[in-house]
Amino acid sequence: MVADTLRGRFITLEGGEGVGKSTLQMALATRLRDMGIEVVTTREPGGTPLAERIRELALRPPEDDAWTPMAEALLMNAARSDHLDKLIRPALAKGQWVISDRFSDSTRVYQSVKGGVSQEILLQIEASVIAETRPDLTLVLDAPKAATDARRTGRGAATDAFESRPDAFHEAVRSAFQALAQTDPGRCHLIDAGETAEQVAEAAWREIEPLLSAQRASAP
Ligand SMILES: Nc1ncnc2c1ncn2[C@@H]1O[C@H](COP(=O)(O)OP(=O)(O)O)[C@@H](O)[C@H]1O
Ligand SMILES: Cc1cn([C@H]2C[C@H](O)[C@@H](COP(=O)(O)OP(=O)(O)O)O2)c(=O)[nH]c1=O
Repeated sequence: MVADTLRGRFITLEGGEGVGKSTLQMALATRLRDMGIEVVTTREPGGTPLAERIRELALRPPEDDAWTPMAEALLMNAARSDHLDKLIRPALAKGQWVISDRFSDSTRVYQSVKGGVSQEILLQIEASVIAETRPDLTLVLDAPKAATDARRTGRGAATDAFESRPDAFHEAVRSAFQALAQTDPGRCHLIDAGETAEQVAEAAWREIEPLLSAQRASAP
C-alpha cells in the first residue's frame, strides 16, 4: 500500500443527470491546478479505453433489448475495475489528485433504484472491486428536477437509456443520493446544486480545503 504522505486525494462527484457534475469538475480542477497540484479528471462509467467501450455497451443497448439488472451492475463494476487499475490507482500513487464524475455511489443508487439486485450484493461487489481505494471526499450535487430539466434541455445532448426515464425515477435517484449522504457524513457532503455555478464551486471548495491542509500537514 502506498504511504498516505505520497498519495494524492481522490474526490468523486455524484448526483442526478444534468445536475452540474462536469461543470464543477472543471472548476475544481482549474483551481487545484492553479495551486500547482496535478489533477486527473475522469468519469464513470469510462475513464480508460476499455471502460469507455463498456460505457457504450451499458448505456446504449439496442432499442429492443435491455441489460438484466445484474448484468448492468457487473458491467459498471467491470468498467470500474479497469478504471481503478489503469488510471485511478496509478495517479494517486504518483501523488496526483483524481476527480471522478461519478464512481461507486452511482452504482449503489442507480442499480438499487432500478431494482433486481439487493443492496447487500451490490455492496459485496463494490468491496471486491474498489478494495482500499475509497474516495477521500464525495460531493453529492442535489437540486430539484425542474432545475436540472432546464439544464438538460439547454445542453442539447443526446439522451441515453438512463436519461429518457420518467420523472419518478429521477426523484427516486435524488432521494437515494440524499439518503446516502446522510449515512456516510464523514465522506459525503451534500451540495445545493440549484445555486449558480460559481456558488456551487465555492461550496464545494469549502469541503476540499480540509484535504489541502491534511496534505500540507503530512508533507515531509
Ligand atoms: N450551477 C449551474 N447553474 C446553471 N446551469 C448549470 C450549472 N451547472 C451546470 N450548468 C449547466 O447545466 C448543464 C448540465 O451541466 P453538467 O455539468 O454537464 O451536468 P452533469 O455533468 O451533472 O450531467 C450544462 O449546460 C451546464 O453548463
Ligand atoms: C457510474 C454509473 C453510472 N450510471 C448511470 C447514471 C447515468 O444515468 C448514466 C450516465 O452517466 P453520466 O453520463 O455521468 O450522466 P450525466 O452526465 O447525464 O449525469 O450512467 C449507473 O447506472 N451506474 C453507475 O455505476
